[in-house]
Order: sequence, then C-alpha cells, then structure tokens
Amino acid sequence: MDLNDAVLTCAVNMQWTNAVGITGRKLAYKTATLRLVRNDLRELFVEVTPEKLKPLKFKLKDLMVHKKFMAEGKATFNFKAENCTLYLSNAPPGTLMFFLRTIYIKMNGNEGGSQPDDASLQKKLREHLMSAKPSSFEDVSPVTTAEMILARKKAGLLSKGSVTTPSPQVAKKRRFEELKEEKERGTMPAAKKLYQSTTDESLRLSEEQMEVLRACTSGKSVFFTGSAGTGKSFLLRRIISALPPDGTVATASTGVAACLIGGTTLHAFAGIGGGDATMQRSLELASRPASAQNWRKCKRLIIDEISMVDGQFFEKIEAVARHIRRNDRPFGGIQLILCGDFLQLPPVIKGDFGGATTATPQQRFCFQSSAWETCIQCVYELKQVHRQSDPEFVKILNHLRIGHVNDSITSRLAATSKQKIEGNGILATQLCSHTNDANSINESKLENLGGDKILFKADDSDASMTKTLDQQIQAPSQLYLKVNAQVMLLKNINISNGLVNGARGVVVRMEKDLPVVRFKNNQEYICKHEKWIIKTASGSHITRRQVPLKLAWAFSIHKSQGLTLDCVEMSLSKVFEAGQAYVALSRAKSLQSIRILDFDAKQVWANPQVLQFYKGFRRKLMDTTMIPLGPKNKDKKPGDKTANSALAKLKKSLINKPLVSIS
Ligand SMILES: Nc1ncnc2c1ncn2[C@@H]1O[C@H](COP(=O)(O)OP(=O)(O)OP(=O)(O)O)[C@@H](O)[C@H]1O
Ligand SMILES: [Mg+2]
Repeated sequence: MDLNDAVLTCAVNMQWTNAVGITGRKLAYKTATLRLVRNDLRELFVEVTPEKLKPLKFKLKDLMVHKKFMAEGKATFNFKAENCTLYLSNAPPGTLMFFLRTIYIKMNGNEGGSQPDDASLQKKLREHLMSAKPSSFEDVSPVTTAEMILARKKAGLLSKGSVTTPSPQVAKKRRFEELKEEKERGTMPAAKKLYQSTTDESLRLSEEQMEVLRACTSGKSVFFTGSAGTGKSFLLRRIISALPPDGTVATASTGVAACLIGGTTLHAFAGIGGGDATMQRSLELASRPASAQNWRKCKRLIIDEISMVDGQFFEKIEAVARHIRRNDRPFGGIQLILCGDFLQLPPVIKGDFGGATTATPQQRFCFQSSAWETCIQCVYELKQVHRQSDPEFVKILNHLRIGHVNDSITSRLAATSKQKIEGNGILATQLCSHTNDANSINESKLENLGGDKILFKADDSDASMTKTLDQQIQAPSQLYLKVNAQVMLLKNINISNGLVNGARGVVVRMEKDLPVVRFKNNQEYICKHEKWIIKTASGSHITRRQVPLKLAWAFSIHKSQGLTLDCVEMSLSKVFEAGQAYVALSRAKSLQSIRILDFDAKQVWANPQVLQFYKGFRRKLMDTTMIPLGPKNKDKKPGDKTANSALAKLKKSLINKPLVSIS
C-alpha cells in the first residue's frame, strides 16, 4: 500500500554532539522522508532524505526513542553511537505510530534479535569486503505476522505459546527485566505501549475505506457518505491521523460529533458567529486577527456530520476563505474533507433542538450551495455497514433511510414493542425527539433513586473554557451520580471487553470515591478519570478530566447522531424531521437491542431533495436510466399521489442499485 508503515514524511531537525556532549552541527528540514532500510548485511538503518537533497543514514543500534508527544506528531530519535539526535515534528500521528511500531517489530521480530547470527554475519561481511560492488540498501519488507507475534512476546504481551495475559506480578517482573535490558541495549523504552491498542486503532480499514484514505492523503478535496454505521467517523479519525498536524483542522457541525473525532465545531473555527450575519459582516468578523490567522494557517479542513451544516453558512465560509487567504481558488485553496449522510438529520437553523420545528421552509443543504460543486473533486460512498451485523436489520435500515416502509418492515419493527431488552439491571435508554424531554427524564429518575447524590466535578485545564468544553465534550462539568444510576460509557476503554463508547451500564457501588459500573455484558469496571482533549479554533489544546460517564435514562435523537448505543427504547410519535426516525433506529447494533413503542410508517420519511441529490451520484458514474422528479413534484408534500409515485420509483432505484464511488 502507498501508506507504507516503513516510510514517514515530516519536519526533521538534526543535532550532533561531540564526545563530551557539546552541541556541534545542526540541520533543519521542513520536509524530509524517513525510510526504514537494510543494507546487504541485513543491518537496519533509518534513511533520512530531505527534500531535493541526498539521503543520510543512521544505523538502528543504541537507539533511544522518546514518543511522549506522538499524538501531536512529534518524536525524538537519539542515535547514541553516532552522537546524533533527530527531532521529528509535524508527522501524521498515525503514520508516526506505525513507523515506530515497524522499527520496534523489525528490531525485535527476528529470532535471535534484529541482527543476523555471528557466523552468517561473518560470511556476509567477507563476501561484502571481497566484492567490488558498492554497498546497497533496500526497503525493509512489510511486517510479517511471525515478526509481530515475536515482538509482542518480547514486549511481554504474549506469554510463551499462549495469548493469555501474564499475572500482574509476572508482568511486573518481566517488565523490570526488560527495562533493564532495554537500558543496557539502549533500545526503545515503553515500546510495549505501541501494542496496547485497546481502542479502535487495532481495527483494520476495509478496502473501500482505504480508497477514501488514499484520496485524502493525496491532497484531493473529498466528500464521502454512506449510511449510518458505515464507519465514516471511524475513517475520519484515521484520515486525521494520516495527515500532518500543521494546517489540519478537524471540525464537525455539532459538539458531540466534533468530540468523536477530537476536533472543534465548525462554527467555532469559522469565526463568523452563528452565520446569520450578512456576507459583508461575516467577512469583517472573520478578518479579526485570531479568526484570520486560523483561516490563513488552515491547509486541510475536515467536517464531519456535514448534513447538519447549513448551505448558506457553507457558502459564506467558502467566500470568507477566499477573501482572507487572498486566493481565488475554491475555498481559498484549502483541501476539503467532508463526510456525513444527508439522509440523517438536516441543518438546524435556530433553537436548541428542542422546538417543534427548527428547520425553516427555505432550509438549504450544503450540496445545494453554489460552492459545493466547485469545491469537491471526489465523491465516495461507503457501503459496508460495521455497526450492525444482522443482514435483516441492515436491510430494514436501508429502507428506512430513504423513507421506504412496507408492511413487513412495519410488522417487524412493531413487534419490537414487546421485547425485553433489559438485562443485569440495565434499563433501556429512551431516545426522545425533544431535548427538554430527555433532560427532565434524567433529572427526575436520579431524584427518585434512594441514597446520596455524589458530585463528580470535571477538572478543566482552562477554567474559562468550561462552556466550550461543555458544548463539545459529552462528559459533563458536573456529574451527579447515585448507586443504581443508569449510565453510559463515554470512552473506548477496552474494545475486546466491550467497554466501548456508548456501552450501557448501572452504577453498582462506589469504590475509593470512584463509581463502579456493571455493564450489559456483566463486566464491572471502576471508572477512573479520563482525559478529553479538544483543539480550540486557534489550534491550542484544552483538556477535561472527568469520570467517563453520563446519565443514560434518556437522550435526544439529535444528540445521539453519530453514536453507537446499547439497548434503546423509543417513541417516535413526536418526530418532526426527515431522517429523525432513521437516526434513532440506526444507533442500535441489533434488532434485539431495540424497542419501538408505537411504530407507524408515517414517522419515517426522507427529504425528496436529498433523494434527488443522491440520485445524481449515480448519474455521474453509471449510465443508468433515471426517473426524473419533475420540478412541479419538488415542492409536493408526502401524501401527494403524483409526487409519491415518482418518489417511490426513485427510492426503488436507490435501494436496488447502491451508489458507488465517483472520482
Ligand atoms: N473497518 C472497520 N472495522 C471494524 N469496525 C469498524 C470499521 N469501521 C467502522 N467500524 C465500527 O463501526 C461502528 C460505526 O462506525 P462510525 O460511528 O464511524 O460510523 P458512521 O458512518 O460515522 O455512523 P453515523 O452515520 O451514525 O455517524 C463503530 O463502532 C466503529 O468502530
Ligand atoms: Mg459518524
């Protein structure tokens, strides 16, 4: 693959010291490519090739790596034997992690260590010296499973011949010995951490996800879509970690979605307020020094949940980008990476998601803005659903997504009203169409529980940013809990144990001032404080430490967009938006973990303009006969017969021939 784990491009500063530690030669390169290579004696080297210059090679011996700031794209390589230190920065964090991991595996993944045994080394050395050929280097081969297993064993994560975790005492002793050995050898300390990917780093991208990743890393402006659960946000996190941090701005239309990708809200970044101001005023607002600097520094703008970005707002920020950056290219030359599903919730024009109808009649989607066509170079649709594995449920959801409900779907969903989805004392989360309903359910249920209320206060790195953190991070600044409170986990703690973001549980006791939660799969977990980091619009980091829980008797459907939820109950009688019922249902992982109290086909509809937009996808790629939705049909409400028959045909065409990527 072109996203090679043995190649890394980043900024490199090199510094040599003499034998007594006095700094000598220094070199600095804004862009250099690091490559892991072997010579004909099979010794490993890091080859550093600064742009347009000759490569330098450093032998992988007596290497110390500092990777504390790996997540920010920084690491330090100290080649002791050569008295040289390489300071790497602006590296794509994910690529850096894989690069370090490859070094570690290649150094430890051979029986007998990274170096060939003495006899073969001597033989090769002799051949090498006798030969007239110059020394040659080749790229290291891709990491093999055998190398990985061996390196994992050496890191103490696999005990001999088994995959069980060693007891804490054994692990501690082994680690102590390893550290001693590492110290003596000068190899990478804490390399073990590179294997402890309990979060979704360990999951592999599918081929269709890889294709999008490749388009994004090649600098194209991309929009990718796909139904709920196709891994759009998951992929976005990988894309972000494969891009250089400088100039990469990760945003989303809502705070919850922004938090899922470790970014900020699009509104906070754009610096034009709520978007209601005139174009002239918006340009003035964005010209203020802090906002203008954000726009000038931005090279790649990422937006998740694009369906909820208002079209007029999108048009304004496109003009702002051109104006501030003094660049007439679309979006002022910024690479756009947009993702979302327009068949989920549409833009909220005003209000707090709580009103009866928040969308104005002239509501516009991003794809309707004139900026859209000019800014997007490639469009992809992800088709493989990862959130749900049951084909029956996936099929039902695909129908609901385009507003299509038949009798068999109605009866299957209505049948869920009686199913018992609770277990282990964990009640189902009620998904509400209105935010206020969800808040009052949580408050009153907590009040009604017996026992003392315990306050968990968040520790914010910047007290003046508490409001911003509240908007973007699901973990509240003040969390009141009681024993028996219904809660949801807000972090991926351990994927293989089911302790994932969205897992539902109940507080069973307090231990050392921390809540112990029993989850649906019977796992108990002491919820220690976790850290959330968000990037402010200006690029600085602010953090919140809090126990990773929130009350989960109820949520609003709007707040649930983007989440995967265990065990949900819903009444859809008050839904007020196209796509709202689909968003609610598609949060669940299976038909067995959902209860719909009053399912009615009328609660499910898709926006005809969105259906039309998706139809255009295929028109671009496939030469199929399309069923035109005449202009007079556009404004007709659901229920109109002519419009309905055209819509029905359109839906059918969308179901039978899934959209494919267009580039
Ligand atoms: N390649 C993959 N392998 C395994 N699991 C995956 C993969 N891609 C995504 N997932 C998992 O699928 C689930 C849904 O992913 P994600 O939330 O990114 O979907 P989405 O398309 O953003 O959905 P939504 O439209 O609801 O926001 C997550 O639990 C994620 O970890
Ligand atoms: Mg998502």
